[in-house]
Amino acid sequence: MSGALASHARELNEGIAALGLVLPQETVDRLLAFGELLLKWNRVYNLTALRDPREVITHHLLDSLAVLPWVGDLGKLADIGSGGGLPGIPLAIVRSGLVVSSVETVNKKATFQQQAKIELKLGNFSVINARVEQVQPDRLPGGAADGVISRAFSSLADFVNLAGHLVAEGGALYAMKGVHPADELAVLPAGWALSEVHPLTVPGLDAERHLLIIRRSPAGHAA
Ligand SMILES: C[S@@+](CC[C@H](N)C(=O)[O-])C[C@H]1O[C@@H](n2cnc3c(N)ncnc32)[C@H](O)[C@@H]1O
Repeated sequence: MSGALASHARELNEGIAALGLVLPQETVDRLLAFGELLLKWNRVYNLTALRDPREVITHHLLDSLAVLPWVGDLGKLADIGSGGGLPGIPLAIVRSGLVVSSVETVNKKATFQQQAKIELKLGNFSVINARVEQVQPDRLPGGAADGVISRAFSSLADFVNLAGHLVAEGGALYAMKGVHPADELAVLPAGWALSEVHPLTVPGLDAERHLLIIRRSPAGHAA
């Protein structure tokens, strides 16, 4: 490949290995191609604050892939407030069996994601250009999602209140956070409870990362 990310391909390969993933070269190339699209469209559409190609590898691609052990085999995953398609598009690229739907309210960002879907031939990825609170489960492919994920979207309480209705029975919300958000956990809406917390190590990224898994509490089922 010849774009801005070409000189960082090795860093992506090393990061993928550090995450314990083994991916075909074709899949790695598609991740790089997505990174190139982000950088290219960012000049016009302001999709992400990151401009440095190396940071696209670490903060976007590898950070998205770090949650794979918990969401990679879920079946149906909805990515809320996905911006430039993160983490949804990298996850859809590396797990063709995962049905990923992305919900993004800003038209130009949703348009970018649709363009990326076409250029990368992502048959397991779809975009809904809407506010998540106005999206009913039947708009997602196959209905309510097994996992509803977000990164840098909102507080945990808002995530539950705005997107909790999209979680299938037995499913969960997956919140990608920086430092452990104890203050946000203290005000989780009734009917939902923290199920798991996983500290994440993202290769090349020197910052705290956590994945929080939130499920309906027994009281939530009774309500
Ligand atoms: C800070 S960005 C994060 C983008 C991406 N998840 C990432 O990590 O790079 C938050 C995104 O949420 C979108 N957003 C905010 N409120 C929303 C809502 N109610 N429904 C859908 N998308 C929303 C914004 O347009 C924005 O693209």
